[in-house]
Amino acid sequence: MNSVFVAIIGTGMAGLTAARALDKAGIAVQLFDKSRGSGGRMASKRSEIGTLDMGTQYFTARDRNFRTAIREWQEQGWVAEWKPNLYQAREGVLSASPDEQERWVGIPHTSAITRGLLGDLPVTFSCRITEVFHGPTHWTLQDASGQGHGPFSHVIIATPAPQASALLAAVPVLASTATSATMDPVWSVALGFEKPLPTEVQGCFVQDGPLEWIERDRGKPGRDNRLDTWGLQASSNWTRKNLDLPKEAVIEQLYGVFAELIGCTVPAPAFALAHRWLYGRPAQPHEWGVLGNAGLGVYACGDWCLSGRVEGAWLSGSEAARRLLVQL
Ligand SMILES: Cc1cc2nc3c(=O)[nH]c(=O)nc-3n(C[C@H](O)[C@H](O)[C@H](O)COP(=O)(O)OP(=O)(O)OC[C@H]3O[C@@H](n4cnc5c(N)ncnc54)[C@H](O)[C@@H]3O)c2cc1C
Ligand SMILES: NC(=O)C1=CN([C@@H]2O[C@H](COP(=O)(O)OP(=O)(O)OC[C@H]3O[C@@H](n4cnc5c(N)ncnc54)[C@H](O)[C@@H]3O)[C@@H](O)[C@H]2O)CC=C1
Repeated sequence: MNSVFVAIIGTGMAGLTAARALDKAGIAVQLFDKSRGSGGRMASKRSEIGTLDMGTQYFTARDRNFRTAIREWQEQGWVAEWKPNLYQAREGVLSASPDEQERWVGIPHTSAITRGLLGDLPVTFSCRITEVFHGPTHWTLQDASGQGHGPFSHVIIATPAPQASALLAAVPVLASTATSATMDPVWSVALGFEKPLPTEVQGCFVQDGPLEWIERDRGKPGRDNRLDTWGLQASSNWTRKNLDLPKEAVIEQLYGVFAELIGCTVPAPAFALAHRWLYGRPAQPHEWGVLGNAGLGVYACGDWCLSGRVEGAWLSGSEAARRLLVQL
């Protein structure tokens, strides 16, 4: 097989960024994702009160090229700047904590960005890839139902590190590097209140305790404000200790912490939802950019190769595509 045809496993920010860059260069790609839709940790979840962002809620941009990409997304109407009233909580004490940092959100939800990036690229959803084989001349993928996909000239694995290490079995050196990138779990809770809570807080960094970040959907550009919806993210420490707690108990405990912290009367929520991200965030940042074997034509990318943020995923996906293109 001489033609270039690239399989990309994962339709989060890293996989989609690589796919877009290759497509722009005229390279044929085929995306796969185990989920029913695109976005990974940037996917938004449908619920009875509307669409909720249970993963990424905002992101920042420090890299010049990433900032250029954001300007393009802004022109497409996928993102807008978010200027929240920021607070911090330390030892239970809430205080205003304004800053000058530029922060971006997807509109009307985070998933607008990854849906926009996916566009009409060829993708197979609900397809969990379980094995990636290298034959004498090409790559073949196998999914959980035993079906084969291919042949492909190259493969980009754009999944969280633990899933990438399993798929990198054909290249043990890369697999063992991916294995060393441990990822922490994160419990995420959404609470919806009938009446707006009497507080000015729109975002709050929590320095200690079970919660790490609290944010209010109201005030974000393009949001549906039927209920006053809040997002709570637990710290990795608390999540690890409470990994197998039933969702109802997670909601009850984090609601209690939130109600104590937010500094106003908090009624029982009219709506509550919990989501557990097993691979929420890399335990520490790395400077790999991308893992790859150019000779074999296989690359692994994702936030875990860099900063563990949306920007890191974008940079890693861009680098995977760049490395692949220079080898052609
Ligand atoms: C609760 C939470 C809050 C966050 N908040 C922020 C924030 O405020 N700012 C920020 O910058 N970042 C934030 N992040 C981090 C950010 O979401 C990630 O850095 C980024 O989305 C990672 O993108 P990715 O493409 O590397 O991986 P992912 O988004 O995880 O994409 C990987 C994809 O691979 C698919 N996949 C996995 N295994 C397989 C398989 N075997 N076969 C097929 N498909 C597979 C998955 O379904 C998924 O779609 C947050 C993350 C979480 C969980
Ligand atoms: N829960 C999860 O799974 C993940 C959460 N992530 C969070 O996503 C956010 C994105 O990080 P960046 O892009 O660097 O964003 P950022 O610059 O807004 O925040 C980075 C960190 O700096 C601190 N900080 C920033 N601004 C303030 C302020 N005004 N007052 C007090 N403390 C402040 C705070 O500790 C925060 O976590 C951070 O809050 C990460 O902790 C990132 C990845 C995963």
